[in-house]
Amino acid sequence: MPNDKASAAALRRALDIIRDSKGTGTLIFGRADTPEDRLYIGRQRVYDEGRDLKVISWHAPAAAPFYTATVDDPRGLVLKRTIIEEERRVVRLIDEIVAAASSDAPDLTPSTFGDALLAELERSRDGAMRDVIATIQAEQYRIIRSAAEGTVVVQGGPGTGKTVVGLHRAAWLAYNVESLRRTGMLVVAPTPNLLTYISAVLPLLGVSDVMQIHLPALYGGSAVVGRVERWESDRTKGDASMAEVLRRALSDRVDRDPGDVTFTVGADRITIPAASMRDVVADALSRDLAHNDVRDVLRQTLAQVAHSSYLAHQREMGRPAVATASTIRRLNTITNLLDRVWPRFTPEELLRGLYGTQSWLVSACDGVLTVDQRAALYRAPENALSEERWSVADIFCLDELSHLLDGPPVSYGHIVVDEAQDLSPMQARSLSRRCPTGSFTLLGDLAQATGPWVRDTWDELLLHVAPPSHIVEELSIGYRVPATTLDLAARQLGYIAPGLTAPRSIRPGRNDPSVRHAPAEVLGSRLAGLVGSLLADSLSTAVVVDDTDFDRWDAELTTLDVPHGDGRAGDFSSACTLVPASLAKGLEFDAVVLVEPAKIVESSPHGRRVLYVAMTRCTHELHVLHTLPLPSGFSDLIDHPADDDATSVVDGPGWDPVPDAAPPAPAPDSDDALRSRVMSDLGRLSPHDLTLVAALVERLATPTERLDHP
Ligand SMILES: Nc1ncnc2c1ncn2[C@@H]1O[C@H](COP(=O)(O)OP(=O)(O)OP(=O)(O)O)[C@@H](O)[C@H]1O
Repeated sequence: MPNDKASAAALRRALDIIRDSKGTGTLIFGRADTPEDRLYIGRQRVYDEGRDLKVISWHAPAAAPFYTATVDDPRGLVLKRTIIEEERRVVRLIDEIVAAASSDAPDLTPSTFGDALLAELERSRDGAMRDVIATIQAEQYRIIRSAAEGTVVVQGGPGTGKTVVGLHRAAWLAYNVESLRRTGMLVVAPTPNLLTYISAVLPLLGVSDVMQIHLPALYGGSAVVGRVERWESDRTKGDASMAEVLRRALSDRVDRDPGDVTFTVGADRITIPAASMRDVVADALSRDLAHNDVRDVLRQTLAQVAHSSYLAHQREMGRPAVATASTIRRLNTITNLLDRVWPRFTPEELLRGLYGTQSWLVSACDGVLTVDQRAALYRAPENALSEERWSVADIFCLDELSHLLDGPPVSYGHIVVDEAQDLSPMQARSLSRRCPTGSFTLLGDLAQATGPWVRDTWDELLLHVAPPSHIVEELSIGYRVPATTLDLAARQLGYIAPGLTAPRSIRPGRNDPSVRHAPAEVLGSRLAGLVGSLLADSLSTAVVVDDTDFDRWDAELTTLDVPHGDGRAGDFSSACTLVPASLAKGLEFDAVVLVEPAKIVESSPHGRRVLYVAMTRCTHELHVLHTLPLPSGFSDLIDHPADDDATSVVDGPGWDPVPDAAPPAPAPDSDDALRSRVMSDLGRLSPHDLTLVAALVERLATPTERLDHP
């Protein structure tokens, strides 16, 4: 059971949301009419006083037409209406399908398909992912509802909704698959940052019993993560051959031929001959049990053999046998013998010993790893003990050892894994052990793999996850990144994953991306000015910098009086967050300012992939600030390094030069304007709908409303 800080924080956050959301949240968000029937769709079922079902829950099969109907294929619906509520007030009604036959909406012109989605996408981001139950799209809905058996891989470009699909699928399965309530479900995010970002969604969906953790927390041991190692070490430790190395390392610690064993009982010296000892150890080795469990069995067997030898000895000497088998089992000699023949280890003890002992490494790695790979494992003993820190790759070696030493971990009926493209084979094995049925949802984008494990297909990873069957589903529509920004980012795809196509963005975006040069001495002030104007536009903003520059920018932003959260520490509570490029994955902000893309490209073997990820984090605006020459993919941009005020602009087809100043944002509705808009929307409701809205308003105003939880 993970007991780390990030998991505890995620749990606390979930509990807060559940507690605070009592009686709030969008109770009803959809309506689907057929000629015969009218269904209201909400977060959960709602009954009236007469126990009549008034609102069905979104995960009920009956809600399917609401999600799958389109103008071209209305699936029997004559009205599909989305009710948008903010802070307990209905602020907008969006009708996407309105048939002439729909008697109560005679004055309405059907709006363009997707208006509800676009309205949802326009909402500002606040550092926490939200649920999207009111606007799930047909291609997403199909994946959310796919069968729990086997593994579903969800491949999709940045912002195609993989994470929301995975989370809604978890909620859907939790509601619809009875057996999963017993066997449990797990959601795994790659980092504490991403866990913090996504952890509100399931509680918002009313799901409180799905465990959410970050990947290294799968291992419940005492090891502290905090070591960053060379690429080669991570790669070697993450490879599946490491499992064989560890198996051998443990096997090397078993003494298969301990020789004659002599012990004393009272005044008698008894010997167990070497051949008997070999048989005892061979019997232990043949058992299909974890190493530390075998030791208990071995203690029994040894005690029996020792007792038999003692009885034979006493018979031979013509003396009475006074010691019982249990007396012999407790003899120090037996414990010492066990420590020599079959020592008990914790995973940390064993791995620490292995890394620090050249001869042991040589024997365990022989024929499995190359000499260089073996050298990457060696850790000088002085680095090993106090203040010990382990790398993430080490954690999965410890997890493998924990399995060999103490047997299988706690398992789950279904596991959802976010950013699965980065999993090492050893991490995949660790997940596989936790879900013996192979029922996984793996969410990822092969183009966004940035660690040591970059793949062209999902096949190799699936070998290690080993599900009984799998399907790969693709998401193709981009919901996050505006089209012109996605076009600019997609230029990187040609370098990193030529086989993949960028998603088709449905987001127009406010502005095209801007690329600005600034001499080194004014880069900071330019950054501060840009961030200031984005914040003045109420855009949540991330400043993404190369990891090695993080501390410098942290200090400089503080000096320049730009309040900002520390994205490295997972603090997303400020309007502006400083984010190291390597931790930007999976996150989302209204605006992103990317500083020195060339540095990001050069910083790691897959720097260009890190850049692609960083460029695809914004929902509205991407700004690039640079002093160094731009990396390829920006080569047709006009650059004026000598000119202080220069603005690099995109010169290719697809968008126009970027103006220096963003156009003013539309003024938010005043309360009065909002009220009159709602009143006018209400005026278009049928009498039946009005009754329902009146009941809804009454219920929202009364905290003790009676909800029937599914
Ligand atoms: N059907 C939808 N309705 C409303 N918003 C949606 C929908 N699908 C996705 N989104 C929004 O699009 C954004 C991107 O979604 P998400 O983070 O799940 O994408 P992703 O594919 O996991 O991205 P990445 O590859 O960067 O990890 C989020 O803000 C999400 O809420």
